[in-house]
Amino acid sequence: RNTLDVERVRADFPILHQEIYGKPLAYLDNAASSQKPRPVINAMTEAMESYYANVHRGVHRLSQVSTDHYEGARETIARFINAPKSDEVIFTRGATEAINLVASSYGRAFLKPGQEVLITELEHHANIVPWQMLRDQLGIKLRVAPVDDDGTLRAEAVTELIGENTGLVAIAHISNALGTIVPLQEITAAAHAKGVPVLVDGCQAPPHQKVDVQALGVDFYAFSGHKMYGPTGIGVLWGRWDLLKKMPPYQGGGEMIYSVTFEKSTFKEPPHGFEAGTPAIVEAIGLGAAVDWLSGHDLDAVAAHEHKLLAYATERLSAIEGLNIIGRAEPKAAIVSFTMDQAHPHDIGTIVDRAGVAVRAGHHCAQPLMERYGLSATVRASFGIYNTEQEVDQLADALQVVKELFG
Ligand SMILES: Cc1ncc(COP(=O)(O)O)c(CNc2co[nH]c2=O)c1O
Repeated sequence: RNTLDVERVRADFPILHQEIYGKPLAYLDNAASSQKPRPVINAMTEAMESYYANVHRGVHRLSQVSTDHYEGARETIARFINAPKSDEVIFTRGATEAINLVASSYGRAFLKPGQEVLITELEHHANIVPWQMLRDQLGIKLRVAPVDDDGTLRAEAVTELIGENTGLVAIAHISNALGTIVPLQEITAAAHAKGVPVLVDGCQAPPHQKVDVQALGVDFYAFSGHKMYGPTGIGVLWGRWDLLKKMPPYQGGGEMIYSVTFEKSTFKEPPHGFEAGTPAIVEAIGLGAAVDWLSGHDLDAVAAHEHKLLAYATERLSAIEGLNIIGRAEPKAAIVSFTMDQAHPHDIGTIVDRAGVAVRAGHHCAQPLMERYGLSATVRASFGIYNTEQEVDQLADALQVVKELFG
């Protein structure tokens, strides 16, 4: 297996080579958002400097070139997730909008009052609130599958709740708060055996491991560009063609129509039928460049590198008396959530920041999950392709200072 040349990777990220309060930046907040490599920055700058124009209907050269790059990004992303066709890749603002699109379009058209949407305790608010809104508008019900004390989500904890009343399973691929990797194939097979479609909140997966929507067998897969070394303002909903084809539009406006009269309008097929208004052209091109950049690395080597960092961080943090790691599921993505007996997460985050270390302190938009563990917040260190063991040491040493200050 190839090993990752982390120093060569880091050379692609201008932002990493700076000091924070006189200390080298250790950016360990990748589950919130990742940094951007030079090829992504260059691709977006080049678009704005040399060929930018609005897409699709322009007859002039710049519009045609811009359209080619925009639709080319869609094809690049389709290949990256092994989608059967690029028309199944819908650009959204991010995972949150992608999930809202399914709730609003598929949910309102195909879920019936009294039917259940099955989610889990691991979910991010983006995969809870849209279903609560649909419940309040449509009268569907929400069911929640439990996680274990160690953050494991057992497939049977989900599959045993799939019944004749289940209209949709909506589930995270990886928990952003605990790092738990969900056994999607097993859950999806059980859901499909009962004719129930599966939406995956895949936000935390594409930067860390190969995502193959056909191998997973799922029906919808949502993710955000900014988590996977791409820009904000762009994300993807991938859906199976036979489902997208029958779903009503999500938003109305230009681009998504064939014709409009005051009496009625005719709508385009997916993906454009779900992309009302001028799209995030430069951002989509940036996401395509991020996928090209990521695809230039051996994703297995990336996963192995991040797993090594996870193991080292777990070892170093477990050695700190009074530090409690929350979530020890196996397998787990490179995310370490923890509390310390004597210090509040926000104090911990503030102190380690003074040591140049960027972590997240809070509920991570997973308040129900925090509540399930009797917590209001944790500190979360989350690793990416460019992080190093030296940065783990920088975090651990700063936490030792917290221990001495508050211990
Ligand atoms: C699992 C998961 N789902 C959905 C979202 C929403 O993505 P967005 O639409 O791009 O915002 C996030 C973002 N998670 C985080 C954002 O900030 N800290 C986080 O952990 C996430 O981690």
